[in-house]
Amino acid sequence: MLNEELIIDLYRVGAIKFGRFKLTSGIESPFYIDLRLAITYPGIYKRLVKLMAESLSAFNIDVVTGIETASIPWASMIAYELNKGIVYVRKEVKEHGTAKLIEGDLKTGMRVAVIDDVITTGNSIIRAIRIVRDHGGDVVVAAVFIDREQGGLNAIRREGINAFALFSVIDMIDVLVNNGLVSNELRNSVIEYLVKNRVSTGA
Ligand SMILES: O=P(O)(O)OC[C@H]1O[C@H](OP(=O)(O)OP(=O)(O)O)[C@H](O)[C@@H]1O
Ligand SMILES: O=C(O)c1cc(=O)[nH]c(=O)[nH]1
Repeated sequence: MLNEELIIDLYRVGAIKFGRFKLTSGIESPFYIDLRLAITYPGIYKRLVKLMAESLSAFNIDVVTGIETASIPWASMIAYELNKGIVYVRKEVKEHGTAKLIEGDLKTGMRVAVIDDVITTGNSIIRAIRIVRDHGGDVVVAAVFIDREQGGLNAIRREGINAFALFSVIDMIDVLVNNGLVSNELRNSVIEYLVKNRVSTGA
């Protein structure tokens, strides 16, 4: 299966790691998805971008929104594939030059897809959605490549926005187990962690 090969390729370049990691939300995690590595490999990023562009084509968007930093190259490539423009949301207002929080020419009423690489709590995307809305954008969908299955997609849906992921982490780990790359014990420890670390509030 093509997606199975893609998941194995992601693992081989180190985009799926096991160990001890601190997440942006402060949560500790026994695994980390590092899609920042995947942007260096055309053979990998082209497949991911194509899958995402196909999934977004139903939403009739005008512009793709990236989030500083990891999502910006993805948003750019997806926008290119869809022949749409890109805007991106900064982590902080720039304190010189134009002092903006959103870069690009977002116009009132534009139909926006907000893109991120990975979702945990959903807080990064929800913040971006609110900023885009405050600037007049009509966010019609939020999309990520990988859902860590910790409640982030539902947190976005509670904001009244469609949200989807191309892959969920357990499906990915199952592919790795079935191909002898990861042990069943490791898979079970990830599931145990996920059950204990679901976030219900979001933002
Ligand atoms: O769903 P959340 O709990 O918000 O977590 C997911 C976010 O965390 C990571 O970004 P990070 O804050 O590490 O910044 P970066 O993109 O600059 O690497 C990732 O790229 C997502 O944006
Ligand atoms: O929640 C995060 O900060 C996070 C988790 C993850 O697996 N990958 C990532 O880039 N960020």
